[in-house]
Amino acid sequence: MNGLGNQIIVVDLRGRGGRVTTEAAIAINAQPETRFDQIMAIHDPRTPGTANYIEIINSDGSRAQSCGNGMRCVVQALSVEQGRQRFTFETPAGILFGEETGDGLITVDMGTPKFAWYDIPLNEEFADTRAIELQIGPIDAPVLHSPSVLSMGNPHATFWVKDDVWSYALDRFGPLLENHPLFPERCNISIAQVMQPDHVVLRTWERGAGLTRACGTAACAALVNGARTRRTARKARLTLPGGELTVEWQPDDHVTLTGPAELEWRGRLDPATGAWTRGEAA
Ligand SMILES: N[C@@H](CCC[C@H](N)C(=O)O)C(=O)O
Repeated sequence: MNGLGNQIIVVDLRGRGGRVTTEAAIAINAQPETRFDQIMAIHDPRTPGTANYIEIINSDGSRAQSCGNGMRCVVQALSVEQGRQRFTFETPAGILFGEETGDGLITVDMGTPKFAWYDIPLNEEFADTRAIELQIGPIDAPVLHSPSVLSMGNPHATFWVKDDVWSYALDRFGPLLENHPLFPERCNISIAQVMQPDHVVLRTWERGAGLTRACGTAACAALVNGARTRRTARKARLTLPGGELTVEWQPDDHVTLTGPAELEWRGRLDPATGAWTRGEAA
């Protein structure tokens, strides 16, 4: 599937058990036809009678706590299977809710942001995470500095720029910032330009996946960081390389993410080895 061009493999492990091993994830990603940004593995509920557990695996085999575009793909897949629109899931980031809204769009409640340095987490104490001391770039080139940082279940840094987001070599800075010693669990790195208080242009280097066409949690992080630094309203349209998402920081502190999800094709996958066969196209 894809969520705005974010390549997602939804793996159904309900009633089967097992898990997608790190080796299998790396093997799947090494094959051009099954290259992905995240695998979303749907498991049986961890406690009988509760919600299905969703495991999230990045293309480098690492595990992530949250994935907004992937959650929309899971909602879309289950909604086609079950003919209903509302779902509750357990994820490493907590309980999340998703709903197909009937116009080809899906809204996911991505939970609440966390701003404390130890929750993100950072390796150094910062009293205010709206603009932390961090700078990268040579003196004579566009410099990225003072990002706003937060956790949407996973760590995000939003660098605010006044000029075109495409004028920054995110492919070069991304891996350096992702692995900066300030971030003990690495970090998702975004560059954001505010066009209007309700419109932001965003590019993201994803932790564990690199440059992607869209990152849902990065869009949530950018909107919340924008609102708490008075750059944006609490609801905005975000233009990403893959298309548009709408994010709203609700009065109850929950962040909702709305956008499309698309089935590309189905197949059979051995989660232990990564061997797969392609079935029908959508
Ligand atoms: N594509 C995602 C984010 C996936 C997880 C991220 N790479 C991490 O390791 O935190 C999204 O749509 O949110």
